[in-house]
Amino acid sequence: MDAEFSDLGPIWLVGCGNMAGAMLKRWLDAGLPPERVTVIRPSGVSPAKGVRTVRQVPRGEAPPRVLLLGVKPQKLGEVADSVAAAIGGETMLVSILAGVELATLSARFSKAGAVVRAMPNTPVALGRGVVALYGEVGSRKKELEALMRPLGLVEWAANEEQFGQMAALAGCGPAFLFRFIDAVAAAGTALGLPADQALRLATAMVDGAAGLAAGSDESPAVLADRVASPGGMTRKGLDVLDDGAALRDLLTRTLAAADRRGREMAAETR
Ligand SMILES: NC(=O)C1=CN([C@@H]2O[C@H](COP(=O)(O)OP(=O)(O)OC[C@H]3O[C@@H](n4cnc5c(N)ncnc54)[C@H](OP(=O)(O)O)[C@@H]3O)[C@@H](O)[C@H]2O)C=CC1
Ligand SMILES: O=C(O)[C@@H]1CCC=N1
Repeated sequence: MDAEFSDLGPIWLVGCGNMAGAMLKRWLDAGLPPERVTVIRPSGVSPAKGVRTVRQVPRGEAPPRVLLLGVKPQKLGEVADSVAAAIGGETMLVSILAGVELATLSARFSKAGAVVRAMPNTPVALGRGVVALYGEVGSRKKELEALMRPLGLVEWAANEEQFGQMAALAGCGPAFLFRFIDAVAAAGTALGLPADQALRLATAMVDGAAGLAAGSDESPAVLADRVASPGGMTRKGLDVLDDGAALRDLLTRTLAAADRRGREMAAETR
């Protein structure tokens, strides 16, 4: 078992869909013993061998050490009472619900020893995701960080407003990048490439370029200049993206729209 998990007691996942399922996959791949995990989901479908899977929050059991709330924000009301009844002072409640504020969670789960918001993204399944954190976890900080570290880059938000901004960038971000890959592939197809080949090239190109940027001390701007030979092909393409800061403007509006929706959701669940 990896050191990260050696001190970790029972962990319950309430909801185990796209996002909590991706986190669980990585935790298991990284050495979390499946018998420590209980998954609660209405379908009762087991996400992995050895993981206890039940349809409802267990009653009359010792409270878990960590409870990950992974349902849709709209389902909070449906699960809140049974979760509140099952947790105790030893429970750290980790919510990945977008747009549900810490104060709302703390009020609903007042028995929990610690309440924290986490905003992961789906690449955590590969251990190459991002997890933003916000909350007051006191002496449980190291334990929480050890749990999140195998998922990828872990960053604390200075305040809840910033947490929402991090959610817009990194939580939603994979979807925006998938659109970008699609758009590059479609553009390649428009040039004349076969569609399947254009998608393969676009995906591999984004993967490689992201890896280069992640492993480099240079800024993305410098890396772009290294691709663009003076008087060459790339500069003509960059001129289109840079004209009127077209790409930057598009993404500024994209992230602002996502961030705005997060604040609306917070108001709706307050
Ligand atoms: N998708 C993403 O990229 C990200 C999502 N999030 C947050 O993660 C949360 C989940 O999103 P996502 O995984 O995409 O959604 P999914 O629809 O994929 O998963 C929802 C899960 O909730 C379960 N569920 C529904 N009702 C109940 C219930 N009454 N009791 C227990 N479990 C229940 C479902 O069970 P079953 O499987 O049996 O149907 C399912 O496992 C959201 O709050 C979202 O804001 C945060 C960051 C990124
Ligand atoms: O779309 C959503 O609301 C969630 C939050 C971040 C990614 N998915």
